[in-house]
Amino acid sequence: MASSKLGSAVNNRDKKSKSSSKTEIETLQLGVFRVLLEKRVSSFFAPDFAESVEAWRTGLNVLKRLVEDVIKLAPVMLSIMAFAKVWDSLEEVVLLGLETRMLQIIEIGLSSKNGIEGQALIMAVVARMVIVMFSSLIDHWSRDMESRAKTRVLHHYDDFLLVARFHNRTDDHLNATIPWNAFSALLGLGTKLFAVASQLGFMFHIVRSGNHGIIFATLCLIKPVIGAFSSRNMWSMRRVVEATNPDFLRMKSLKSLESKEFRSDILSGNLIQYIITEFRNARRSLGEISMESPEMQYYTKGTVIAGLIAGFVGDFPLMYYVAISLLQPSSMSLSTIASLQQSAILLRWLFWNVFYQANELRQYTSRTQHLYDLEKTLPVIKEGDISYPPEKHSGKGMALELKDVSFSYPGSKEDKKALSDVSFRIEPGELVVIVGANGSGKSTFVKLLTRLYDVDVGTVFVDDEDIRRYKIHDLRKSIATLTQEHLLFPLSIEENIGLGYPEAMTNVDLINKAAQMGGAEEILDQLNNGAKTILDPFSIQYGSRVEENEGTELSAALKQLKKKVEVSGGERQRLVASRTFMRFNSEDIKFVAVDEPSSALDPEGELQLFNNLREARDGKTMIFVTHRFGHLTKYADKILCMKDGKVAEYGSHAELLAKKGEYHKMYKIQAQAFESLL
Ligand SMILES: Nc1ncnc2c1ncn2[C@@H]1O[C@H](COP(=O)(O)OP(=O)(O)OP(=O)(O)O)[C@@H](O)[C@H]1O
Repeated sequence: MASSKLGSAVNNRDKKSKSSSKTEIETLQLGVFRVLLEKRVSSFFAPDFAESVEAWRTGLNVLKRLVEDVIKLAPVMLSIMAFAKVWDSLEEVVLLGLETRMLQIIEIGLSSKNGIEGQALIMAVVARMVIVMFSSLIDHWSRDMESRAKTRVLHHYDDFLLVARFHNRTDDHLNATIPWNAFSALLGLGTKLFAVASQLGFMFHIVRSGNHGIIFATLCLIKPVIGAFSSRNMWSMRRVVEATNPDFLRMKSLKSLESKEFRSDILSGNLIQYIITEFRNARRSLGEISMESPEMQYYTKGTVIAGLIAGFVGDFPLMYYVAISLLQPSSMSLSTIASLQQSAILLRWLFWNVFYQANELRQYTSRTQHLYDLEKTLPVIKEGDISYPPEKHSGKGMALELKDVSFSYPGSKEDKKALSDVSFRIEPGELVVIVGANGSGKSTFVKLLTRLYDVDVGTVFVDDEDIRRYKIHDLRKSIATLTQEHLLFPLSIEENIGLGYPEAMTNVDLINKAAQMGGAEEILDQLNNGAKTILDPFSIQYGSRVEENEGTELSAALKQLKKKVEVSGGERQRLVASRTFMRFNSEDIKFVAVDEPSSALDPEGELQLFNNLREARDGKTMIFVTHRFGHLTKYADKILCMKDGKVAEYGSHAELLAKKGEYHKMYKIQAQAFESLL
C-alpha cells in the first residue's frame, strides 16, 4: 500500500497563525497525530489576569464540591486513608532522624575514649524497627480502606454519569474514575506538601548554625523547578487532535476486523490472509512514526539544553556542603553531611512529586468540572410545557400532521434533505401505510413523529398543537414503536418483554399474553430457564493458558462458561414485537409507529404479526412503514407513497392504483413476481 509519510519528524512545527489578539493557534504534527493547539499569549493586562483568577476560582469551587461529595460517601474510611498518607509522609523524616541519631552515636563513640554508647544505639535500632512495623500495619489497613472508599466513589459517579448520559448530549470521554483521581491527586498534593514541610523542618534541625538550612533547601529546589518549567504539557490546553496518518488509520481499520461481528464474514469470505498482508503492509509503511498519544509525545520531548541544565544544577546541594566542609570544617560533622545528602535526595524527589501532583490535580479538576457540567448541558431535544393528553382529549387515537416540513440529519450535507417540503394529515384512529424506495424518507417520518428529532423547517402537529410544546415524557408515554432497529437488552427475556410496560413488569399473565401476540411463545418454551433466560449477558470470562479442547477439567469448565444462549434474527424480532404488545396494555397509548419489523420473519410469522397488530390497535392511530404490499395495504385507510424525501402520492389503495403513478408502478413489480410463477 502506498504511504504518504505525514509527520515523520516528531514535534514538527508547521505554522503559526493568530486567531485573536489573545490566543494563538499552533499546528503540530506529533507522530501520526495533527494537533491544533490554542496557546495563551501572556499579557500583563487585566482581562487575562481576570480570566486566570476566574479559572482558579472555578477550579477551587469544583474541588470544594468534589471533596464534599466524596467525604459524604465514606467519611470514616477516607479519614483513615488520609491519616495513613500523612503518616507515610512523616515516616521518612522520622526514620531519617533515627538514622542520623545512630550515625551521631557512632561518630561520637569513635572519637571518644568511652567507646560507642551501646544502649542508646540499641534503643534507636529498636525504635526504627517498631516504626517500620507500625507503618506496614497502617499501610495494609489503609489499602483495604482505600479500595472500599474508591468502590463507593466509583459507584456514586457511575450513577451520576448514567443519569446525565441518558438525558443530555455528551461526546466527552468521561468516566467515574476521573473524580476519584482528582480526589487522590488532591490528597497526594496535600500530603506531599506536608512531607516537604517536615523534611525542611528536619534539615533546619540538623543544620542549626547560620543560614545553611535555607540555602541548602533552596539549592535542592532548583532542579525540580527547572524540570517543571521546562517540561511541556498540553493536557490543560484547549486543543483539537486528529489522527491523520493514512497508514495508521488503515492499520486501525484492519485491526477492528478482529471483532466478533466481522468474524463470520471474514471466515466465510476466506479473507484472513488478505487482511493480515494488508495490515503488515500498512505497518511497514508507517515505519517508526510514533503512535503514542500526542499529549505524551509533547510532554516527553523536552529540549536537550533544559536536560543539561537540570543535570548540572542537580549537583548544587552536593557542591554546597563540600564547599562548607572545606571552608568551615568545624560547622559540619560527618553524620550531618550524610544526613544532608540523604535529605537532599528526598527533598528533590518530594519537590518533583509536588509539581507532578499539582499537574495531575489541574488536569483531573478540569475533567471533573466537565463531568459536573453535564448537569447543566441542555438536552438535545428541548422540553415542552404542556401535558399530554390534554384533559379534553377523549378518543383513543392521535391526530398527526406535518406542515411544510423539511429536515436534514445533523452532520449531513446542507443540500441533502431527508424530507423536503412535506405536508399531510392523519386523522385519529387511521391506519396509514407508508411505502417508497430505499432512502425515500419513510423512517424519517417515524423519527419526527416520535420526536427523536425536531424539524428544521415547518411544523409537526400532534392533536393540532406543535409537537415541541408537549412534555417529552408524556408524549413518549402515549406512543408505541416497533422498528427493526430495536434491540434486545442484555437483561432477562421477561424484562425484555415487560419493559414495554414497566408498571406491569411483575404481571406474568400479561407478559405471557404479549409473548403469544408477538409470536415468541415457542422461544420461551425452548429455553432451559424460560422467561428468566438472559440473552448475551454482560460477562467477563477467560481462561489463561487453558485451551478449550485440551480435554482437562479446566478446559471443560471454560467451555461450559462460554456456552451462550443465542436466538436467530427472526426470534429477536418476535421478542421485540412482544415488547410492543406488552406496551399496548398501557391505557395511555394513542399512536403506534411500526417500521419494517418483519424483515427476518417467515411469511407465516409476518402475516400473524400484521394481523395481531391490527387486532391490538383498537382505535389507536397507526402508521406502518413497509416494502411489502398486500398484507396491510388492503386494510390501510390511506397509503403514503414517498419518493426522494417528498410525498409522491397520498390516498387509498384503490385511488392510488387508479392514478397509475409511483404506487401503481411499485405494486405491479411485486404482483408480477407472483403472477409469473402461476
Ligand atoms: N442517522 C442518519 N444520519 C444521516 N442521514 C441519515 C440518517 N438516517 C437516514 N439518513 C438519510 O436520510 C434519507 C432518508 O432516510 P430514511 O431512513 O428515512 O429512508 P427510508 O425510506 O426509511 O429508507 P429504507 O427503505 O432504506 O429504510 C436517506 O438519504 C438516508 O441516507
